[in-house]
Amino acid sequence: MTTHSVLVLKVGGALLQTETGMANLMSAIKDMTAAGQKIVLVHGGGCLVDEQLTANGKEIIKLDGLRVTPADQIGIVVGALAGTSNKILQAAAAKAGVVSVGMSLGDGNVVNANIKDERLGLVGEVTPNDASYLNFILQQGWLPICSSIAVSDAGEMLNVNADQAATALAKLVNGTLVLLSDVAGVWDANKQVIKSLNKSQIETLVAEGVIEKGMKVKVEAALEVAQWMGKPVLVASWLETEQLKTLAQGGSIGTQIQP
Ligand SMILES: Nc1ncnc2c1ncn2[C@@H]1O[C@H](COP(=O)(O)OP(=O)(O)O)[C@@H](O)[C@H]1O
Ligand SMILES: CC(=O)N[C@@H](CCC(=O)OP(=O)(O)O)C(=O)O
Repeated sequence: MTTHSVLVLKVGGALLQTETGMANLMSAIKDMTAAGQKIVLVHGGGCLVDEQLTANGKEIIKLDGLRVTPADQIGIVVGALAGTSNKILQAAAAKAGVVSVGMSLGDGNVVNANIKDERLGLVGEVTPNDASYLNFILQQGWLPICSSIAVSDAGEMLNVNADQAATALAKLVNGTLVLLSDVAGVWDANKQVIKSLNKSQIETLVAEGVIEKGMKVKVEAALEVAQWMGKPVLVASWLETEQLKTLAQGGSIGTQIQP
């Protein structure tokens, strides 16, 4: 008997600003769960973090798509991601009749977390650790909704890029990773979605500056998981209901990042 692998869905922050986007996603999640598919939802919330930092008079600095997070910003980042963003998604899940558990990377020893690079401040790098907590939630038929806030052994709260958070959880549960963003897939220089990309094609497009910023982080996270698992990772859109329907039916959407 073949068992469905766990689907690890990552959604970017822009989703949280559209009620219909969230309703469509939760409806697709409900259908997939009813069909027996286990799902872990990992979320970002970069735009909510930007809003809160600005409202508090703080500067927004990014290095290669990652937010520089000094000590005087981490509280705001944690509030926006593990608080507001996480609860907005739980509310959308509840509205769709999906029972969820709000969590973060700091819960149940799911990952190990360390400071990634001193220049980035309180930004974390995470590796998979213990799947028991996630498996427990999944066994109940509940939807884990996980923010990308981690806690280090030294007791630091760390801000983790949400694509990298999803990477660690996909490895942890040996799942199928789908990175859903506000674009239909990875674009070429003419903004046409590329159906499939391998390592050398990605390197060329990054060197040419065609893949940049948040998409560079995303594609590199996707490639790492594809190579780790020996199977493709999808970069697609939550904006397009048709894509979500295809995904719910087990089809391929967006750009396939090949191992
Ligand atoms: N080659 C590319 N293809 C698609 N999007 C790209 C590309 N290069 C840069 N981007 C930008 O990356 C964004 C997606 O990354 P990001 O904003 O981090 O998404 P999310 O918040 O959903 O994780 C797109 O909205 C687009 O503006
Ligand atoms: C270190 C780092 O960059 N953390 C991200 C975490 C949120 C995120 O990744 O959100 P999106 O998926 O919406 O981009 C940030 O602070 O914006």
